[in-house]
Amino acid sequence: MAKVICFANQKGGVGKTTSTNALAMGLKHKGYRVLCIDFDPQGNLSFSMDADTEPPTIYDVVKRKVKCRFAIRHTEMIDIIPSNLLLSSVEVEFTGNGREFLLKDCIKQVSPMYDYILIDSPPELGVLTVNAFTAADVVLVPVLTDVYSLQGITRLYDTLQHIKRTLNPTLKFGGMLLVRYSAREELSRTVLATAEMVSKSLQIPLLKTHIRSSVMIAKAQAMQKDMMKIAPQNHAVMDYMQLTEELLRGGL
Ligand SMILES: Nc1ncnc2c1ncn2[C@@H]1O[C@H](COP(=O)(O)OP(=O)(O)OP(=O)(O)O)[C@@H](O)[C@H]1O
Repeated sequence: MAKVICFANQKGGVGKTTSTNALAMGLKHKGYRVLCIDFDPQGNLSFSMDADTEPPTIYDVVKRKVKCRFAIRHTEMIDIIPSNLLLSSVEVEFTGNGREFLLKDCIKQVSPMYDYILIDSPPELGVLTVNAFTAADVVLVPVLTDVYSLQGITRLYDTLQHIKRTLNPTLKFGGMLLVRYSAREELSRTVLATAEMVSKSLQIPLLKTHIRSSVMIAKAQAMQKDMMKIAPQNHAVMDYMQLTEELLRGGL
């Protein structure tokens, strides 16, 4: 069965999509069978991996209009189930008991076909993110090295603890990942020091690898290309390769 990894943070623009994309490519280059699930109605992961967002998408899968495997796109980069804006209506369309298990139930069907399933989640702690937490084995939390980055981490932690108690007892907080880190910038160093304190007090890991900033990251996404293929020597891309190795060494 595949290990399910979810990137989450209720803050927007912190690197969830980018990190999902990069770790997926890192794992693929290591020879693993990887499926990405775009569970963010913005559909940015689908775009960056060159998947069309016409139906069937993950929305049709959770609505049980189509079986999970028939929504998989086999792009040049990866296997991915795309999403589009319709996914946001899940919040109002599903109100009954068991709505937290929609994604987990879908994933079960394709889990034996992959080693890893990576989920990109939206910037909120609503029903979509709760579904992602319920389906996941591990949650990774990208944290942007800016002044507001660690605000809300306690709330995210509390939500994860709640999901662990009620819906998914084996869920693991895999760690916080500093994104757009620059050792030369004082703000980055301050955020790192705060993240270390948060990590100690909440007993959640802070990943050793920090991802530096590079325009190549956005460029590869805009070009819908595998950053590890088009710019393997780029410093931020190398950081993501190192992250892949750190996570694998840690038993991912
Ligand atoms: N290491 C990096 N260096 C430079 N730009 C980056 C880096 N990581 C992410 N970005 C850029 O920052 C922006 C936000 O990143 P991303 O879309 O991954 O965040 P997100 O958390 O998924 O956003 P949302 O909450 O809207 O889903 C994107 O334009 C992306 O290309």
